[in-house]
Amino acid sequence: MATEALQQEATVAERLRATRNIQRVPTPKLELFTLRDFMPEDERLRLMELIDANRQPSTITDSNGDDYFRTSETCHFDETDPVVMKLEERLQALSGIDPVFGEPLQGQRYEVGQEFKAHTDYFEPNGRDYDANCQRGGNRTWTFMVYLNTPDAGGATRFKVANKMFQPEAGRLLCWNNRRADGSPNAATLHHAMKVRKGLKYVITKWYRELPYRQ
Ligand SMILES: O=C(O)CCC(=O)C(=O)O
Ligand SMILES: [Fe+2]
Repeated sequence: MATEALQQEATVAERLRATRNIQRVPTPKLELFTLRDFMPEDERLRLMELIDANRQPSTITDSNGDDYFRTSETCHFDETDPVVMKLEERLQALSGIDPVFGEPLQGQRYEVGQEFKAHTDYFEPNGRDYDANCQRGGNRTWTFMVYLNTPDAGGATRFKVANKMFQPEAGRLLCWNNRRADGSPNAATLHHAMKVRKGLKYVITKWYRELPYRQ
């Protein structure tokens, strides 16, 4: 495992711990942080417009045969859009992670009844697509996500192992380290984007890799 990547992670957690108003979820099982008011309303509204205009059914790696495992829609943002570039800058200022490690920013949209069942963001070492996925920059390291709106009901993000549930709240960021201190995948990052019950739910997701990401 790349030493570079482990250093990257140690620095990220240190930097997050030193961030004003950030909260770390008090569990020894994983590094999970939350920060309110990460993005202003005008930027969130613009991103939701972009998602509405350019979305397609979400996909999953290593399909388990359950066609209802992830029922949301995904938007692959245009990286040259000013609001997307602004968000990338905000994320870099927070995490300190060099953007070369980042996958392109995505938006996710959930209608009533849509969800992403319990999963981990890292690629399963025994998974069928593991080699192909890792060829693009190794496994995933950190996840950053932001709720762009507050759905009328439902849509919580539930970390079952850590026994922590987040109700979506416009502008709130969640971020976590997908790996343990030794660099191995941390199964305690298991999380479930629960069904929206009323209204719509919009989030952005940003994943980082061990090595520079190649499209
Ligand atoms: O929408 C959420 O609450 C979580 C999304 C998620 O876990 C993902 O896209 O990997
Ligand atoms: Fe996820």
